[in-house]
Amino acid sequence: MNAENAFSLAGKTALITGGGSGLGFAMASCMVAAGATVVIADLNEETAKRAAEELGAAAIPMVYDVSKTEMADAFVGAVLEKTGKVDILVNNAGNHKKKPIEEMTVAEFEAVLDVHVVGAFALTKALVPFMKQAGGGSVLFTASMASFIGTPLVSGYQAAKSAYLGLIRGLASELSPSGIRVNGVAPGWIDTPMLRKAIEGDDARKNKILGRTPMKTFGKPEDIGWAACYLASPAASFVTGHVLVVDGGALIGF
Ligand SMILES: NC(=O)c1ccc[n+]([C@@H]2O[C@H](COP(=O)([O-])OP(=O)(O)OC[C@H]3O[C@@H](n4cnc5c(N)ncnc54)[C@H](O)[C@@H]3O)[C@@H](O)[C@H]2O)c1
Ligand SMILES: O=C(O)[C@H](O)[C@@H](O)[C@H](O)[C@H](O)CO
Repeated sequence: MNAENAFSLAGKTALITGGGSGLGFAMASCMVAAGATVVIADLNEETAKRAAEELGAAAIPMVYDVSKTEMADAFVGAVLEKTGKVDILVNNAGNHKKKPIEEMTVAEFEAVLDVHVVGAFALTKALVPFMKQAGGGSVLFTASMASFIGTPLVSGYQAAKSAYLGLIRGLASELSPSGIRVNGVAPGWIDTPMLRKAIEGDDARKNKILGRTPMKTFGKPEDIGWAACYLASPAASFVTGHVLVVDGGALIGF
């Protein structure tokens, strides 16, 4: 196999939740560049449509709220009706609530887990029988620095992103015999609307983040897009249960 084929996603179909913005859009854009057809699933119809228009004929916009777990089977059915198959699922959709624990309500905590963990579980569960039938597939999760280190004021987010580590390892172990690989990308601090909103007006936090990132800059969404492409590609065919950290050195640096 030559290098081009090893990293190619030609003929593959990817389903990316939260694909309309930030990291999801970058993953969609990189996967289209690698030859894939991409379903951009997003909560927001306008966001999904605009993103798909930008990527051209290889991108299909669809509206889906991952927290509506009762809709997962019907949504997978609607996707398969359009594409015939899904080779790559990216559980990327995410929300964020930044508050001290005294102010964070149980409902707010649950709402974060409902999107990241319960929603991702439900969609993966709905798709796995079809991946098994097809002889395999690749499932990715967008993890985080919060999967590994403690960050303040985001207790729901911390719990959700840490839960991904267990889910990735457990599902990788369970689904390997069916040819389904399960991996994660753990971004450091990447310049997206979510990060901008989270640090808006908080220069102390911004400087603290950049201070602990040896490369002294926020990452670009494409840095995560290409990492996801690698994990989904034939080049990573023996990689499963792994979380690829893409963080400008933030985890290992000071
Ligand atoms: N930006 C970072 O620094 C960073 C770092 C680590 C992890 N992440 C993770 O990356 C993922 C994407 O974040 P981003 O920074 O690109 O944020 P973003 O806000 O730019 O994009 C998130 C997208 O997800 C969609 N979305 C939100 N809730 C949804 C739901 N219930 N169903 C379907 N779609 C939904 C939004 O409409 C939006 O288009 C999230 O899981 C986030 O936790 C981001
Ligand atoms: O202060 C922080 O460290 C940030 O607010 C983080 O919690 C990010 O928002 C998160 O990585 C998703 O972008």
